[in-house]
Amino acid sequence: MASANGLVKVQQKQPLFSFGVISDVQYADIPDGRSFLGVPRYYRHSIQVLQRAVKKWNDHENLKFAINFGDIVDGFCPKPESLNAVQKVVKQFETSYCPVYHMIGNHCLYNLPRKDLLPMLKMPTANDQAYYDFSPTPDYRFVVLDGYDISAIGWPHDHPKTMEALKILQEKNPNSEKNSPAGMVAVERRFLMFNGAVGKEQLEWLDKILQVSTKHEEKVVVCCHMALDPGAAGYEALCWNYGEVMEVIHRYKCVKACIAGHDHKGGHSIDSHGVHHRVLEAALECPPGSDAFGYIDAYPDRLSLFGTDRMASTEMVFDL
Ligand SMILES: Nc1ccn([C@@H]2O[C@H](COP(=O)(O)O)[C@@H](O)[C@H]2O)c(=O)n1
Ligand SMILES: O=P(O)(O)OC[C@H](O)CO
Repeated sequence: MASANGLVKVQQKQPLFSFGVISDVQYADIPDGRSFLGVPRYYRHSIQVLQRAVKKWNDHENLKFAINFGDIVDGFCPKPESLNAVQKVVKQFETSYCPVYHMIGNHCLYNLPRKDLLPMLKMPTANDQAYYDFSPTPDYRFVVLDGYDISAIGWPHDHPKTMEALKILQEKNPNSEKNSPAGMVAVERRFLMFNGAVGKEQLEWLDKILQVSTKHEEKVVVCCHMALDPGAAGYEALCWNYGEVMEVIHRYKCVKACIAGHDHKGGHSIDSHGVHHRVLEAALECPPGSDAFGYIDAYPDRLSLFGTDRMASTEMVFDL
């Protein structure tokens, strides 16, 4: 590649590290079905997609870790089978040679309460929290957000966070069925029961992480089950307080990409501050024999996603 001064700029060929990605496996031992909007869902096949993902990651031989973007078991899984189903999917993830980092999705919480789910997902958290960060190399940091911190699902019914979430839904969603966005306009359509928000404490924690990352000149990738930019996903798949989260992120220049799941068709946008938003295509919606997973090569100036089949490949180049 030629540069303005006539010198040839050699693009770094070897990534700093690589990591696997998959989202919305939503496994259940039930017949194929459809989403509320009629999109086919292959509940039994999705664990085969995961199986092939792990094989591909293992064959790669050089992945430092993998990230699962949430929703490992579908809400239609019969409740007496939830524990077994979650264990079965976790066990499949555990066939990966590299460590796998998980995050919470709404479907995970339809199946198991947080107190049962978190230990099974072995999140590297100090307490009951489901948000954490890790740094695979001195150049990069990953922040995993808990978008269901304030949520009407997953907490005990009388928990203050359940109350706070129900209050938000009551104020923002006029429908008696709180999963319905009927009559709601544009980004207001995100105020649905299957979404949630990042709480105040978590926002303060995020701010501190980004402060330190800036000081250490780390590039940060933010991971969340729900999308954080309306350009990358349907309005219904946005985190309730995506604006507050992005306000914190935009205070700093270290966040280069936000990666999410939840909106099964996938998407990509670059926001007004140059942050990439990549929503990953769902494993659940792969017709038998097809796949949706990938791996990302991380470079000093870009993230290159290599998707398989229904997961699109994306080059995410950023300013330093
Ligand atoms: N009562 C409802 C429930 C859902 N929707 C819309 O369907 C989509 C999500 O449903 P899934 O089957 O994919 O979980 C989403 O677009 C909702 O807004 C609805 O309109 N009414
Ligand atoms: O995976 P679900 O069933 O929570 O669906 C999420 C919606 O598609 C978001 O718009």
